[in-house]
Amino acid sequence: MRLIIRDDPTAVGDYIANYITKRINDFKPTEKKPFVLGLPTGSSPIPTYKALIKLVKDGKLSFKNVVTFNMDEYVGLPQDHSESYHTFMFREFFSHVDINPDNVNILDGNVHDLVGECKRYEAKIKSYGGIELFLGGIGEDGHIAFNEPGSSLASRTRIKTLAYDTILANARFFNNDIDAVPRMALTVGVATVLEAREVVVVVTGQRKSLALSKAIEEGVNHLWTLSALQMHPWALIVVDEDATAELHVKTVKYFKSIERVQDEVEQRHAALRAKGDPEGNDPVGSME
Ligand SMILES: N[C@@H]1[C@@H](O)[C@H](O)[C@@H](COP(=O)(O)O)O[C@@H]1O
Repeated sequence: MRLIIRDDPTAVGDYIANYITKRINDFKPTEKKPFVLGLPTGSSPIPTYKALIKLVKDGKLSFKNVVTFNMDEYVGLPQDHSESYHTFMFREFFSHVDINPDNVNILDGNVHDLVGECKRYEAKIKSYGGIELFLGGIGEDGHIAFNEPGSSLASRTRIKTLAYDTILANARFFNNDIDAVPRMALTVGVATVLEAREVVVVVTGQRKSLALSKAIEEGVNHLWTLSALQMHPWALIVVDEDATAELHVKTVKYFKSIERVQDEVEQRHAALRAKGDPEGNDPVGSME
């Protein structure tokens, strides 16, 4: 696992947007072989979405051959409700980039057969050969997607009852009216996230710092579902300084030193590539 620390949420968003851009461009997606990207909602990924939109407007990135799968959606909230994740994704991101709306996949929390909807979603992810890169965010209780504390680490896409902490945290989007926050959601499972070939998680703000320390400094634990990332061979967490408040100084120093070495490895591979040496084609391969 790698942990990248940047000064503030804007710098975190820029880092992740550039990272995703490089991944998509290196992949050279086509209509037949699209890049499959998992996406989150929440306030934390907004700076990333803003930076990605700018990269598209500047002609450095295209979503033409990108297929997306969102992490989660509320159950029973009309799709056109201002706080549905459908509305959020089109308002904050999809409407501003060149993605084909047919390539956007978001769970439908308003169908009669919710279990069938979850199965259909998993099958559709598989039909594309799985997710290449899953971008995620976390809740204050360490949940990834809506995998609340106690979720099975082997869970797949399913219906989930929201924890009271999450309902309280999300009430800010519903005029602070706790009763207006949906009680249930559809969410990809922990195992669905872990199956992606690469996972990138954004964690910003002091209120996430306890969850971050539980997830990376303690063992794999279903009470802090982000900790399952420790089992993933290709995971990256990008955080701001505020989110490191609960980490040991030793942890922060360790990950900062890893980042420096990472830069050196990438430079060495770039030099090899410039010389036409095929060894240079896997710039981050030796870091996990
Ligand atoms: N289901 C979503 C999560 O996927 C998201 O990571 C979390 C964090 O939101 P924020 O970034 O606004 O703190 O909110 C919700 O609970």
